[in-house]
Amino acid sequence: MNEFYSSTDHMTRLISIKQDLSEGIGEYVAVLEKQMFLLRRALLGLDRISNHPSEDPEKFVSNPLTAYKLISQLRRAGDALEEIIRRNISQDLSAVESKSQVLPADADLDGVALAMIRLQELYQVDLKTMSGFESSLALDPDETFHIGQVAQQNRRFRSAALWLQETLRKLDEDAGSLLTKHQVQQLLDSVSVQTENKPLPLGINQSLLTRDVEALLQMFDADGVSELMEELERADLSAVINQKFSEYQTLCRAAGGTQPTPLRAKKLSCRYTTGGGNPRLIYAPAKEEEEWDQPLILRYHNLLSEREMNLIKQLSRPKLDRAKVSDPVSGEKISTMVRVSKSAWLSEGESPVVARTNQKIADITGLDLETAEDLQVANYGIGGQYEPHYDSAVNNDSYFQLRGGRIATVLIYLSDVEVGGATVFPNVGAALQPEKGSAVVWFNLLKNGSEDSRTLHAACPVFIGSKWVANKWIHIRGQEFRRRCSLSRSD
Ligand SMILES: O=C(O)CCC(=O)C(=O)O
Ligand SMILES: [Fe+2]
Repeated sequence: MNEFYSSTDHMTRLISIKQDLSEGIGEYVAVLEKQMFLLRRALLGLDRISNHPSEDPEKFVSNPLTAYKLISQLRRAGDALEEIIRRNISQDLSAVESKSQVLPADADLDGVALAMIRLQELYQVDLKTMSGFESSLALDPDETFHIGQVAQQNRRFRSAALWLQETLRKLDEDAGSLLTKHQVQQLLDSVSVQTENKPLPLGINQSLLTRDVEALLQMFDADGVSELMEELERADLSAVINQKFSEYQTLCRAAGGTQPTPLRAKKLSCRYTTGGGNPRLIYAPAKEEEEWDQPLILRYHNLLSEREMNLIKQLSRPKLDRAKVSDPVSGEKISTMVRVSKSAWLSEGESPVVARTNQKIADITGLDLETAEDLQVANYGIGGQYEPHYDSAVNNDSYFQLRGGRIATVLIYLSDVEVGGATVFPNVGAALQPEKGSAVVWFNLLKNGSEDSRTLHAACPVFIGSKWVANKWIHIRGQEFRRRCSLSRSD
């Protein structure tokens, strides 16, 4: 199944698909219009000749002018029909149809609708702005109605009401819709009822019983959680969940530039480092900057060159596939709104550029990459995000048994992002802006091997722009004598 919206790279294919389709439909319309013209002309010609000439039909047809006209118009109508039958437009139609094989599916439209809902809520954009004002791309009532429906289906009732009200407003101005105000009002009424009487998502009761905050966090979009407050309050979990979400939202909003940043002034420190005398860094020292102190998050500027980044994207493109997360209830890998992106794995042997990247990662971290995972490249989609999570992956999986948890994360930004898309740490208030070519590094595990709760992090929804990153997850095994002193200050 082709899904476009979850990767901006894949979205670009829609431009040529659109062009092909509009050419195809244009050609088909020209054929239909020609046929329409022939038929109309024939019909008009026939109608001009009276059906009830005079009392004397013979006299009527014996007039040479009338005779000529009658025969000529009948011939013309016959030719028109013949031409249409001969042309067999079903063939023209199948030519158009073959161009529409790769059109986006309903799921794509719903995905983008949900992205618009999320972006509007999170970045608090005025709905008129979000729906395009009066521009040539302004949404029509059917489109805003669809977004309202998607909001309702996803239990985001407050947004549903907003989009439906906008639809009513648009219907006042737009006569070109088959939608009736009554239909819109009906859904609007049911949204108000549902707000009071909402069905709960599957698996929630179990997570409430086991007080599994992580599972609960995964179950909701940031806004959806407000619908659940009653249940959370009963389980005495509302404070913790609320805080996690609101910190995340506040940080994303601030990092998106729509509000003054609440970040405490960073003790900026920047230096050139040779990684304690690493020969590869002596002549080309890394530009290291301290982004955050507790936990320690370091950024390395200009780690990769433009050329290296292009090569990495090139290698990933054919492999990009929807990123999945583990279902908190079943443990199965599923694709959800928690993570809207496509990703690909690149192994060291695949290309020298991957090996070179891994070497650079080893150099800056001073860690052994023997047990590290392959490089994971991700391209985010429309409203693309990854909600708060830990990378540590401390679990009983045989893969992790062997390697131990993910001791460190190296996150390389392969693009800048125009608006949105920051990497935020809600438990400590850190927000990292994507900066093309730079890498950020932090330890997920404390020295005793347990998860460092300060490293909860998220990728904020991309508002405008295409976001590419590469992740390298480094595991415990092999680092026994390696953990770098500067990084280990985070304990
Ligand atoms: O893209 C980002 O900013 C963070 C990505 C991330 O946290 C992950 O893929 O685990
Ligand atoms: Fe992560």
